[in-house]
Amino acid sequence: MEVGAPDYLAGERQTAEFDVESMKVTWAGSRHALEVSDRMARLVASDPVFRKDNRVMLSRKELFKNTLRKAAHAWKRIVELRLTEEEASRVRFFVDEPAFTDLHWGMFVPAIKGQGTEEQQQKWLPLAYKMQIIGCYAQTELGHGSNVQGLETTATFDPKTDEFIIHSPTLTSSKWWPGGLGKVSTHAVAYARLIVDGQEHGVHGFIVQLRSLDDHMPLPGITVGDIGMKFGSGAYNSMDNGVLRFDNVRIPRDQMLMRVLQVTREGKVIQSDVPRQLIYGTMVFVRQTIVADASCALSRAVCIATRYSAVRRQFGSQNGGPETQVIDYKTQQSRLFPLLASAYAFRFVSEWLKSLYTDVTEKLQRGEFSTLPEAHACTAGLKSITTSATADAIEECRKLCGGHGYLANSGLPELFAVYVPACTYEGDNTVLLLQVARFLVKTVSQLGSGKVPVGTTAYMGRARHLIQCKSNVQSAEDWLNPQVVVEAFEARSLRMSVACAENLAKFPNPEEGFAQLAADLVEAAAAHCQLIVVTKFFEKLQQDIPGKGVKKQLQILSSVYALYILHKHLGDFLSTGSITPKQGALANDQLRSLYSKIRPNAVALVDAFNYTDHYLSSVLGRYDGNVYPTLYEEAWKDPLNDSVVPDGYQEYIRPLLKQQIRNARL
Ligand SMILES: CCC/C=C/C(=O)SCCNC(=O)CCNC(=O)[C@H](O)C(C)(C)COP(=O)([O-])OP(=O)([O-])OC[C@H]1O[C@@H](n2cnc3c(N)ncnc32)[C@H](O)[C@@H]1OP(=O)([O-])[O-]
Ligand SMILES: Cc1cc2nc3c(=O)[nH]c(=O)nc-3n(C[C@H](O)[C@H](O)[C@H](O)COP(=O)(O)OP(=O)(O)OC[C@H]3O[C@@H](n4cnc5c(N)ncnc54)[C@H](O)[C@@H]3O)c2cc1C
Repeated sequence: MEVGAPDYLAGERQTAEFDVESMKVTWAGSRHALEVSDRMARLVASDPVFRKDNRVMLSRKELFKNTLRKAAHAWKRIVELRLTEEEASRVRFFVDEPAFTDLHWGMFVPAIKGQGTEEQQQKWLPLAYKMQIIGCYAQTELGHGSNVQGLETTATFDPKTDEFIIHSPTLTSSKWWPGGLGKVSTHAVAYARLIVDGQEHGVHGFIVQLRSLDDHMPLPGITVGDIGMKFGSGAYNSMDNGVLRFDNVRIPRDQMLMRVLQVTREGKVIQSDVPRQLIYGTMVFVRQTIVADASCALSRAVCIATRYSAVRRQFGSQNGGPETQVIDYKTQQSRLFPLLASAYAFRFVSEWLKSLYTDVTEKLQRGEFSTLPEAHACTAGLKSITTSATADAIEECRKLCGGHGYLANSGLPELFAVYVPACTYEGDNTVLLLQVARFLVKTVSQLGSGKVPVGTTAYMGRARHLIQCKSNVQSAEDWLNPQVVVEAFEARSLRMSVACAENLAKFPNPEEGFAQLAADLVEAAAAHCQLIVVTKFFEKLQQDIPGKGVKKQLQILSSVYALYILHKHLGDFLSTGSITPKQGALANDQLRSLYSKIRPNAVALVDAFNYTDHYLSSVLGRYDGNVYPTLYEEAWKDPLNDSVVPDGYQEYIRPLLKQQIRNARL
């Protein structure tokens, strides 16, 4: 906000009962992270090249060229200012435009790091780090996305020339969707079925050069292009999602990523002790980052809706005084505050997931693979539930802003359009929950064998207690006790998984049973993942959290998140007998009273996200709350208002009006 400019939300900020600066540190993860983030946000916001208010007005070609310009400019600034990796990634975050760089840094580089041998990393990573090559992640095909084992592209070893021949045998084997592929990438990590001496060895990654490094023309045998416009204006259309076909393209043998499996000069296939699932490692890495992205997208939408709900007034004027702020309506609070709590919940669970991922990666380096299944289940499940909740929440925030939420300059329509594919990419959310369900059913089936469940399924080790325990909640206050809440969530989750396992046992063929019970399995998986989010929020509160009133606010938010989920899924809690209807009603009473506690802190709680007006790009979410004059000014900037009488008047409006006058005369 400019110095001296009026702050229409100042009154809201004065009622805050906690230290916002300390909350900013907690949200960012550390003082250092906040400082870096703040500096990079300002760097981007102050640079006119990174302007984005006109994005939805641009044609696809203009938008795309502008994205290239921004990416090149960002890179120039990163090099000139000698920014660290952490700073550079914050710059890309605040530039806030889907671009080929997301896939280069987010998937191409991690794929080489995770699946390449030391030698391969030494050869390719320096080129990628300097952007002397630009890469994408080409896995999905026209005919197969979710079913990775069903990919059709082939990589056949030719021992005569020591090469692989990469080929697209059918139309459906065309690579389809990879971001950055359509118009930019010079290289891809392409996934293909490995064939050696007529034998198939599953799907593996291959580094394939697609375009000339001199004139950007596709290399011989490569057909490549963009797959076309996507959902919404602006939005994800800045990305060149691409189509790619290989016509017997030859690459040197050492361009197969060989950490999991090696093919020797003689054509011998050597399986290392690394599990084959490590081929999926890049997806696991990205799913983990997507949980953090969910908290960003959700907090952004909630920030807009909260500030605007405090500015907007409807009804309730007394004696000619101001009308009621819509944020004071209990219905507005019951729709908005759980989303605010969810933003914080997703933030903290993503912090935990990142540490789990780091730990698992270190173990993998040491050749320990036992924690891989849990890492897969946690990343898949949390990716699924947080992205689904966030996509729904952005749309809810649009509705919370009434009619003005539908204007492009509210920032919400484009945010929704950019965000919703997160429910699909990196694994369709239902497909991923089914993976979690497999993991849970397996854990339940091993309970009698003496194998003690660990990590996020440790609670299943207390199955005997959880299967018959009764919640002892007797008052609304009791629902503020984290142990009481966690036990209800554990009982619900365990009982749902056990019920699925029991029903599965009735089928002679387990796979048939799994297919028939898939809808129940998905619900059991979601219940388990919600338990993780609730538990990790409460665990966060065990840490030392400095700053006046900060911990208190987080306690309120953690209870709101847990009780909101309980209220939303009351059917599960009741049908599993985890709580009684009376206890369900008490939880709802507690939730109502918690909303009143959030109310005076709501605007400060979204200020703690520390988003600049540039990043939010929303007239409704402006820091100063000066909404109406800005909406009014912005309307006049629309190209339709360039002329008072629109183009087309003479051809289409005038003849109509004249005809009506003639008819009237008749
Ligand atoms: C910015 C946006 C950019 C977007 C980019 C993209 O979208 S890129 C494209 C993104 N595309 C997608 O996301 C595609 C989504 N599809 C997939 O990831 C896979 O096809 C699948 C996981 C659905 C099935 O795979 P499958 O048929 O090979 O497996 P299966 O079901 O027969 O299970 C066999 C065993 O493997 C285990 N296991 C499985 N995965 C992992 C893992 N990652 N780690 C560890 N373990 C794993 C599983 O638990 C099971 O263990 P069990 O019980 O034997 O002990
Ligand atoms: C914006 C965007 C960017 C992308 N970027 C990339 C990229 O960079 N690189 C890349 O390789 N790919 C990329 N993708 C592809 C993406 O990873 C796939 O679209 C995704 O994995 C889903 O696969 P699918 O399209 O085959 O969906 P499908 O599997 O065909 O899903 C269709 C429906 O079938 C259901 N379904 C499928 N299988 C099952 C099952 N076993 N049981 C029950 N229901 C099932 C799903 O739930 C869904 O409702 C991108 C996609 C998008 C939208």
